Amino acid sequence: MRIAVFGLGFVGLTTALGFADKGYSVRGYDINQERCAEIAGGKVPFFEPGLDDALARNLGKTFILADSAIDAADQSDICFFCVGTPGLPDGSADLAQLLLAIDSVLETVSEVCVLVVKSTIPPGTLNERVTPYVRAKGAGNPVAVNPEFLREGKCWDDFMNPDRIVCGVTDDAAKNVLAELYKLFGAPLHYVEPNTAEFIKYLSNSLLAALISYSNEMALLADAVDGIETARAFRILHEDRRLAGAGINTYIYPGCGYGGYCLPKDIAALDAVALNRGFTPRILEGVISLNNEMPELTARKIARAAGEKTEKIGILGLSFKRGSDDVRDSPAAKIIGALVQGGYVSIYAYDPLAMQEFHNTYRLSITYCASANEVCETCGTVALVTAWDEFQGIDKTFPDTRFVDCRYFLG
Ligand SMILES: NC(=O)c1ccc[n+]([C@@H]2O[C@H](COP(=O)([O-])OP(=O)(O)OC[C@H]3O[C@@H](n4cnc5c(N)ncnc54)[C@H](O)[C@@H]3O)[C@@H](O)[C@H]2O)c1
Ligand SMILES: O=c1ccn([C@@H]2O[C@H](COP(=O)(O)OP(=O)(O)O[C@H]3O[C@H](CO)[C@@H](O)[C@H](O)[C@H]3O)[C@@H](O)[C@H]2O)c(=O)[nH]1
Repeated sequence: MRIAVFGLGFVGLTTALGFADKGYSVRGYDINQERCAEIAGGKVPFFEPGLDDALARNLGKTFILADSAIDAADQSDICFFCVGTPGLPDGSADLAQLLLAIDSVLETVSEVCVLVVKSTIPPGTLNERVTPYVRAKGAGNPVAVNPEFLREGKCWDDFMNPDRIVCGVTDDAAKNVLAELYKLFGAPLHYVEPNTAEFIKYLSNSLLAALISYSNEMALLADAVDGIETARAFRILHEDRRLAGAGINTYIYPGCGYGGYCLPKDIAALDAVALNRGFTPRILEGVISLNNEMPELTARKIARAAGEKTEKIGILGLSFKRGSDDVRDSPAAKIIGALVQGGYVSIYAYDPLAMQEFHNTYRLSITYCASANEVCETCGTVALVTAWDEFQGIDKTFPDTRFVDCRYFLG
């Protein structure tokens, strides 16, 4: 089976290398030439454990970097579209990259080649937007949706050992090709209607976001009452035998709001789907509005600890979560923005992986430090914004520093 993958970001590169590692012949293409050149040179363009080794094993063998979309699509049996689906100003998903990527292959692929959307698309999108688009171009190819559930920082492990594989299909042609492809993964394989497949993806991400916003609301409530040890209370909650040992527990824990490329835009897109169809989702809207407030509320907490506007404020952690160098929609950027807005201009920051990317993305006038220790030596008030393991115990090393533990992580 010959596979083409379009978009070689977190999802696409992982998908391409995952299938290549299973022995399939994969051709990958990304519109970003710089990204392609890096990958062709054997370098993974972002931090993702396991991908470097997979690239070294497969590059030039089962994984070939194509020169063009046409080159990738030529003679392929299945095309995976893993391009971005960012949010539009009204929250709905922007399908421009996806439709462009599909367009770039329609004249090349044979009519039996299965077109599979792996990008996250809201319920209704395949049936109402993608398939009609393909048909309007005169192509009769089978079209399917196969949402991806991997997490950044764990892309390789999550892709190679999935909990479940969900395929939204409307015909046997797509079903048979996907069955053949995924039989090597040993995970439950579900064939459902495309709308259901798309919905399952959003069920998952909106549950995670709801747990985080619920936890943040409870922590804010606890702050309003004297004497509650919030972190301890949550850890004791986790001892409930219905929760104990479940990986989900880390989401049932407060912090400074959810971020990253997926949760914020996906929850907004699901809300937009509901509103466009005349249904107002009360819980989802609460989840979003609390999350939108979290950076400002967190900045106020830091400002209360710092006091004078001349105080030097340290920020530990800039990526959206530990174990990742991704800074897209990172709470750190919004918190720093709110602090600067509030008149705090002496800000010193450190992150073990994400400083360069953070600087390139946000261009904030802050001072980057070489280590967490340097931040703590320089600043009277230090906010822990991303829970990197190496920050554990830093409050003990600097007992005279005022720490604001935005992730309830220290101690
Ligand atoms: N990042 C995650 O953890 C994750 C997990 C599951 C699902 N998703 C979803 O998967 C999709 C991709 O996410 P990502 O994080 O991999 O994005 P990304 O930004 O890392 O990668 C997307 C890539 O697509 C490329 N691209 C855009 N248009 C193209 C075209 N016409 N042809 C070829 N390449 C093109 C871009 O240059 C970019 O490299 C999104 O819909 C996202 O919601 C992401
Ligand atoms: O234990 C955790 C893990 C994450 N977070 C926060 O939750 C947000 C999202 O984190 P995470 O879920 O690990 O991020 P992603 O890598 O973006 O993965 C999410 O989004 C992907 C894209 O849709 C899905 O595929 C994944 O299943 C889903 O977990 C971040 O702000 C984290 O700080 C926590 O508070 N506690």
